Amino acid sequence: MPMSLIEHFTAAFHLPLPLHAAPLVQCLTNEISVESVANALLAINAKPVMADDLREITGFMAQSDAVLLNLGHLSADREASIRLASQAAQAQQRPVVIDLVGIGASPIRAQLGQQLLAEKPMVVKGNLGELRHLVGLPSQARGVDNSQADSADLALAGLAHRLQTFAQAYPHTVFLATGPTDIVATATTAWRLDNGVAQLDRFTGTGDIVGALIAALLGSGLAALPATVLAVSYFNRCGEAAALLASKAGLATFRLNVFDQLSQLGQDPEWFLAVKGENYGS
Ligand SMILES: Nc1ncnc2c1ncn2[C@@H]1O[C@H](COP(=O)(O)OP(=O)(O)OP(=O)(O)O)[C@@H](O)[C@H]1O
Ligand SMILES: Cc1ncsc1CCO
Ligand SMILES: [Mg+2]
Repeated sequence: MPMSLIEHFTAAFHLPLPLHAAPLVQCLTNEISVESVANALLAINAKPVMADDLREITGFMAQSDAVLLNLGHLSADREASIRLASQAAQAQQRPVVIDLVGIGASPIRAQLGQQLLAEKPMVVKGNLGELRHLVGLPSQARGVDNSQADSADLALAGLAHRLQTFAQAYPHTVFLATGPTDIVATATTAWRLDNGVAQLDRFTGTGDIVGALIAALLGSGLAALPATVLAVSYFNRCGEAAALLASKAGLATFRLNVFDQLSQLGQDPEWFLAVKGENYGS
């Protein structure tokens, strides 16, 4: 019998949440969800810094434990800041998460994403449509949101396989594609993660938050694969718990419950027993 997801990542699932030693996470992200991202980091006892002025990036980098580079609201200035941060992180050996928001919709983002990939980020993420675009698979996704067709089982297995092949050229990078089912892949393995609720696609920035949580866990010393699996599984379990608590409420209440759960769910030492997922094999 192959090892289950929980057995395989048991050390990561036992990491105390909220975190004990707060990692400083430098976020160059988008104006749409920046406040949510900062508060999600605080909820798990990480320390967000959202500085993206070119003049400050290197200085903040020296104090940071991890870096999030999110392409969600690009401008010429933001692109220059993101490039400098990627280079500074490489020079100062800080772990980097890249969130490829909107790369399927904008050639400028796609080109920047390719350039950042060459600088050996630890984790590259996006939603299913964005990651399908990265590896050259077709997608019906529009703008920054997912399409239903990309989450069919066959499409997921195809993406998992293609990501593993794509990752051969990036052996130090973990790839994460989010959606109703999430795919986590490296050059040698791929997992599907099956937690979460549909409401997580109904307020903005949930993917952005997942990127920030991964960065916080990298900044706490976890390796890229367990950090990615833990961040997605924890966030999605928070979504499930929030939906249970807000079963008759609207989306604004659900959103607040997700933030409550981010700060509280980990206090249950068995929170991860309901984590679901499977290995696709190599
Ligand atoms: N229909 C769904 N069912 C279960 N979980 C979901 C669903 N949609 C999204 N999620 C979860 O929500 C989180 C964000 O995923 P999503 O793919 O919506 O990100 P995104 O499109 O990048 O979001 P955003 O652009 O708003 O930041 C992931 O943890 C994912 O597993
Ligand atoms: C709606 C939106 N547009 C660009 S970024 C963003 C938030 C989700 O990433
Ligand atoms: Mg996104």
